[in-house]
Amino acid sequence: MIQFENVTKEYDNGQPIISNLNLTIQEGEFFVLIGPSGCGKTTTLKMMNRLIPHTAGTIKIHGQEIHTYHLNELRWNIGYVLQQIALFPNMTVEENITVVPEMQKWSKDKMANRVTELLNSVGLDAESYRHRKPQALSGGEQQRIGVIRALAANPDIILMDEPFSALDPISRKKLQQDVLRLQKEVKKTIVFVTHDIQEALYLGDRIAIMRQGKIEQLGTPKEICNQPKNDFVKEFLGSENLPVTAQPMVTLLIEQGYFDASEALRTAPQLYLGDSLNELIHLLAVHNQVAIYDKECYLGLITSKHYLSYLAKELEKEGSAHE
Ligand SMILES: Nc1ncnc2c1ncn2[C@@H]1O[C@H](COP(=O)(O)OP(=O)(O)OP(=O)(O)O)[C@@H](O)[C@H]1O
Repeated sequence: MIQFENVTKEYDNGQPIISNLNLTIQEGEFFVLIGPSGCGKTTTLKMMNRLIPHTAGTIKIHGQEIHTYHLNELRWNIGYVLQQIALFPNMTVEENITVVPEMQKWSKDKMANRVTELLNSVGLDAESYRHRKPQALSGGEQQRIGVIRALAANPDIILMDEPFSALDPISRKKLQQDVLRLQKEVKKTIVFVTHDIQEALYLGDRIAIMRQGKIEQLGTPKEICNQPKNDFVKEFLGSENLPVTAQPMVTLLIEQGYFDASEALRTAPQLYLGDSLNELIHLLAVHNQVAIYDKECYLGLITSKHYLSYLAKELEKEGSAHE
């Protein structure tokens, strides 16, 4: 658990960058910090591992004030993934991943096994990747290594500062899925900074929307979308030109029985509730069925027949309403 109690951060000019921040992040939670540029997201993140010292208030991790931890102990227990791919260029993938285990004096065998396990967990073949240098990897692969490097020494908490913002949309989606799956498997607390509201809604168990060093709204994706607390939050959601997600339509289809909870065909494309409605329609135009997921949890399948039957019923209802 990470707790901020009345935390303030000021630089030399005395202007508070973060003012009286109160926040509790639960163990195992995927917590997203989002807000406009300069609102204090990175500052909030870096105060957790003491990369930036706070000016007033208390920050506790597992109930213990962060200043009472030995700095190495604190940092080793908190993985950190940055936007800029910060792999050491002269080191191999294996050496990059084992920087912290090396400092903790793990045995060679234990480190080698860990590297194999981690590379496999993000779909990279361990034997063909472990000896490569970072320049022999694509941007998406480098960022994957950045993520598993943060997991290497098995920290409880991972901080991620816009880790996927430099990636193309396909690599980004794939990495988002990997991170969600990894988090579920290894039950880490993840604090994730992003500018992208779609990414926040897709990944976050809870989202804090920040403005000028304060939290404007804190809630689940559903709470934030359904009950934006003020005009700023509404504008923030709206300003990103949010495409309509598939979730409301999928909910309707499930409620009205146009849905099948049995296993989808292995060839069926996957659709997540946070994906756009457009994507669902496009997939159904090409495939007979689509496998529906809520995050990484499989819900069931929707067929093109389900969707067309639903539309036919709606048109019928509309027709009779006009008679
Ligand atoms: N060393 C510093 N001295 C003075 N002000 C600083 C310093 N570092 C950051 N700031 C200011 O603190 C504010 C918050 O910065 P921070 O990097 O936390 O914002 P952010 O929300 O992460 O922004 P972005 O999304 O653009 O990365 C900004 O106005 C920034 O100019």
